[in-house]
Amino acid sequence: MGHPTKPQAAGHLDGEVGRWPGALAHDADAVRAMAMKSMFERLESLCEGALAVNLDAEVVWINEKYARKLGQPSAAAAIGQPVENIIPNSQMREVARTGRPIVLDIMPFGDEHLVVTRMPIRDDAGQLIGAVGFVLYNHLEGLKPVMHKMAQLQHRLKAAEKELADSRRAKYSLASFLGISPAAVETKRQARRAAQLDTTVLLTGETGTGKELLAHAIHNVSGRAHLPFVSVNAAAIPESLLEAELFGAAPGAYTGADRRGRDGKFKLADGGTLFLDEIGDMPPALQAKLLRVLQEQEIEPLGANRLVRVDVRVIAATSLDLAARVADGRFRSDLFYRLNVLSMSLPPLRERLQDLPLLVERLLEDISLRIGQPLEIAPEAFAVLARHDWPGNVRELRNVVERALLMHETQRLDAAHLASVLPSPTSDAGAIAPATPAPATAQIEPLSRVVEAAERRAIAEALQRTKGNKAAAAAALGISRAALYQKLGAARG
Ligand SMILES: Nc1ncnc2c1ncn2[C@@H]1O[C@H](COP(=O)(O)OP(=O)(O)OP(=O)(O)O)[C@@H](O)[C@H]1O
Repeated sequence: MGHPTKPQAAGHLDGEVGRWPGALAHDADAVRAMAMKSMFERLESLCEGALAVNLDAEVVWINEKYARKLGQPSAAAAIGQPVENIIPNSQMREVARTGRPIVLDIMPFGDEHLVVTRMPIRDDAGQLIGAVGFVLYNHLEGLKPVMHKMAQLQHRLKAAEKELADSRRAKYSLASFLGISPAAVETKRQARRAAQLDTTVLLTGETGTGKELLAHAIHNVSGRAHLPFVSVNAAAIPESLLEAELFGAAPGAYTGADRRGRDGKFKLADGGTLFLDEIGDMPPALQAKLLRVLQEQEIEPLGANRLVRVDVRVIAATSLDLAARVADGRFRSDLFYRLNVLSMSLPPLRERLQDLPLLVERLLEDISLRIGQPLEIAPEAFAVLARHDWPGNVRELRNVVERALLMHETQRLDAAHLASVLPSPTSDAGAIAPATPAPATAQIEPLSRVVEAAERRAIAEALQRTKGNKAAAAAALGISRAALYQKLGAARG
């Protein structure tokens, strides 16, 4: 009898039974306490850092190594501070509050990622009294591949987030709206005023007059400039999808791919500006919903049965005659008046021919940067440009300049180059300009280029005949509105 009883578990683990003090071997709690102590000491010396906090998440203990890594002059200096003062994104408060451990976690710290373990601390009576955390970074060779993968994923996530944020930022400032003519100067003055007022704005004007550009610019000089700028084109989205696109959808509102639900453009623009392009094409059922949102600043996501508050400034645009649409019952008068609080009508290019040189010079600069070659225009060429009616406005001007450069493979545009890509002034205003036969010495164009040019001509012609009504132009061309927008978008460059 006089021999100490073999401690069951520890005994056959290390066979060092004889070393256990007699009293201890009987006492499982004491064994545990001792194991804890040595484990703690071992962990503390092995790991990059360790600290403990009380229930108020104040640091009660920290090792020197960790204090210095965290930028503290010494461990003593950290004692008594709220843990977030020294580790801004610490989860220790949470562990001390809930008593739930976080066994292996990855904590961002500056450029590094630390592997951390956080455990609650309980007193003898089992009462929660705080939490202890260990930083296991560096000593876990096995985690290296995981850490590497995680760093890669983080990098990709950051890049995607940046891309998304950039796409939601307005592209143009007021300086991008070029023009020195009285009409252009007046437009910019009104835009500056509209930016300050934070009310709904309605931009009207023919296709290609710069409505979208101006919407970006107004946002950029408004108090919402640092918040998102989100665009929706009511004519380019099928009616059945437009409601969810605008207001979002609750999970399960759809079957199939989009079951998870999603935020609509109003939500994405929260705090910022929503640009509603081609508002004249908004289907009647949605016109009523839009009116309510503008009045209440509340949206109801599809299938959600609840209202969500949003703070969005709406800038709407149309190339249609909205008042005429109201008169023939295709546009709600109440929505028209709600949108028309502050309206601006953008001048067509033919009414500001004075701006042609500035616009062409800037276009040439852009293209020249893109292709890496200097480009210029002969002064007498402007007379040819000034004779054209410009139904497609600045967008058409860009197309004409690009087409002339491509067709003649020149670095200096002259009057003849431009005349060859513009409809002849004597032809009937509605007729499609015949493709000018190329001089015998000119190179034969690749078919894709010829087809592309013919397509552009046909679209410009259709828009001219329908006075910029894209729905009618698309119908006449036998393509969907979405396809027309895609082609116009491609032409925007
Ligand atoms: N005043 C301007 N200064 C510089 N570029 C302009 C100006 N107006 C229009 N543009 C350019 O012309 C193209 C068409 O402009 P934008 O898309 O803003 O026109 P829009 O009126 O919204 O056309 P749509 O009604 O067809 O949507 C863009 O490339 C834009 O940058």
